[in-house]
Amino acid sequence: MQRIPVGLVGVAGYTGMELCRLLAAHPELELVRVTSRTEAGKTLGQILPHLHETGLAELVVTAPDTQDLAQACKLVFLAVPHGTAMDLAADLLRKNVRVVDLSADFRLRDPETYSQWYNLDHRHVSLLEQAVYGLPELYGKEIAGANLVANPGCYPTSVLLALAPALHHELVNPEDILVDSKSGATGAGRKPSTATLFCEVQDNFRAYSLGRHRHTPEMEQEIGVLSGQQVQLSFTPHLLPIGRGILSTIYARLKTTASSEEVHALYRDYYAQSPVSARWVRIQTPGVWPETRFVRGTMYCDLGLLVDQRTKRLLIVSVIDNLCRGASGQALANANLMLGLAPDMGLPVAPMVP
Ligand SMILES: NC(=O)C1=CN([C@@H]2O[C@H](COP(=O)(O)OP(=O)(O)OC[C@H]3O[C@@H](n4cnc5c(N)ncnc54)[C@H](OP(=O)(O)O)[C@@H]3O)[C@@H](O)[C@H]2O)C=CC1
Ligand SMILES: CC(=O)N[C@@H](CCC(=O)OP(=O)(O)O)C(=O)O
Repeated sequence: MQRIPVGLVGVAGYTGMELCRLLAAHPELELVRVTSRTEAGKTLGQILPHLHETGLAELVVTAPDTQDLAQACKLVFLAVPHGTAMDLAADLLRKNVRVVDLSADFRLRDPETYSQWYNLDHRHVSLLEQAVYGLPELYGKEIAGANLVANPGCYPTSVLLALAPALHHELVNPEDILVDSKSGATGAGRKPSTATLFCEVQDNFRAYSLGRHRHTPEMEQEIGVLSGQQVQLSFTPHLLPIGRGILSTIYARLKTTASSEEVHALYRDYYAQSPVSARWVRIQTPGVWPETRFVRGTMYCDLGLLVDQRTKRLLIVSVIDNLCRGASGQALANANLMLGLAPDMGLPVAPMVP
C-alpha cells in the first residue's frame, strides 16, 4: 500500500530532527522531502547520523522550494522560525498543500497582538481566520477539517492542558492565575546563541523574559476562549540545565469548595470525553507529582493537582516533553487528524525513563 507523502521544511533544527525520529517509524506517512538551506545536497543519514540505516537515511536534503514540495507532498510541516513560516504556508496553501506550522505565525487570531508581541507585521492576515489552533484535546474536530494548523507553543501546551478542565467547570477564577514554567534548553532551538552555550546553562538556573514572553498572549487568548472572558496572565519562564522537558507550576484562585477527590474526578472525566481518542493527558494520583522524565519522548502531559483550601488555590504541576508533545509529536498528531488517520498513529507510548 502506498503511504501518504509528506514534507518537512527545517530538518536541521531540533523540532525537524524530532519529526524525522517520529516519521521514521510511521506506518502510513512517508517523508519524501526534507529541506535545509545550509545542509542541502547531503543525505539525511549524513546530517542526522542517529538515523543512519533507518528507512530515511538515503533521503537527500534539498533547499526549500514550494513548487517542488507541492508536487511531491500532500502535507508539509514547517519547522522554521516565526516570520519565515507565514510566506511558506501561504504559498503551499495556494498550491493546495495542507500545512502544519510549528512556528507562532498563525497562533494568534488578532494580527495586532501578533505585531505587538513579535515585533513583526503579519503579511497574511486573511489566513488567520482559517488557521486552527492545534491542541488536539480542545480542537480535534476542527483540526480534522483544516488545511492550516497552527501548532501551539511548548509552554502554552503545558499550561492550557493543565487549566482546561478547571476553566470548563469554573473551579477557578480566570483573572487570578500565576504560571511559573521551566524548560530544557532544546526549547531555544539549535541555532547557536550565547545564552544556550553549555557553560551558560549547566549547573545554573535562571528566569527570563519576565512580563514580556511572547507565549503570554497565546495563553491569554485560549484561556479567554475556555472561560468566555478576557484575561491577563502572569507568566514567568525559566531555563533548566536539561535538554528536554517542561515543568509548569500553576497557581489559580479557587472558586469552589469541591474536595480534592471531586476535582481529580472532574479532570479525569474531562479528558475521558475529549474528542480525540488517544489518552495523552494523565492525572496523577493525589500526592504523586509529575517529573519531566515521566513523559520524555512522548505525547503525555502528566498533571498533579493539589486543592489547597487553606490558601484557596488550585495548584497544578504539569509536565510535557517540549520537543515531542510541545512541538513535533503534536504536529504529527495534527497531521494524522488532518489526513483522516488515528491521532496517535506513529507516536511513541513508553517514556524514556531514566
Ligand atoms: N524547540 C522547541 O522546543 C519548540 C520550537 N517551536 C517552534 O518550531 C520552529 C522550529 O524550531 P526549532 O527546531 O527549535 O528551531 P531551530 O533553530 O533548531 O531550527 C530552525 C530550522 O529552520 C531552518 N530555517 C531557518 N531560517 C529559515 C529560512 N529563512 N527559510 C527556511 N528555513 C529556515 C533552519 O535550517 P537552515 O538554516 O539550514 O535552512 C533550521 O532547520 C520555530 O518556529 C520554533 O519557535 C515550537 C515549539 C517548541
Ligand atoms: C527555553 C526557550 O528558550 N524556549 C523558547 C520557547 C520555544 C517555543 O515553543 O517557541 P515558539 O513560540 O517560538 O514556537 C522561548 O522561550 O522562546
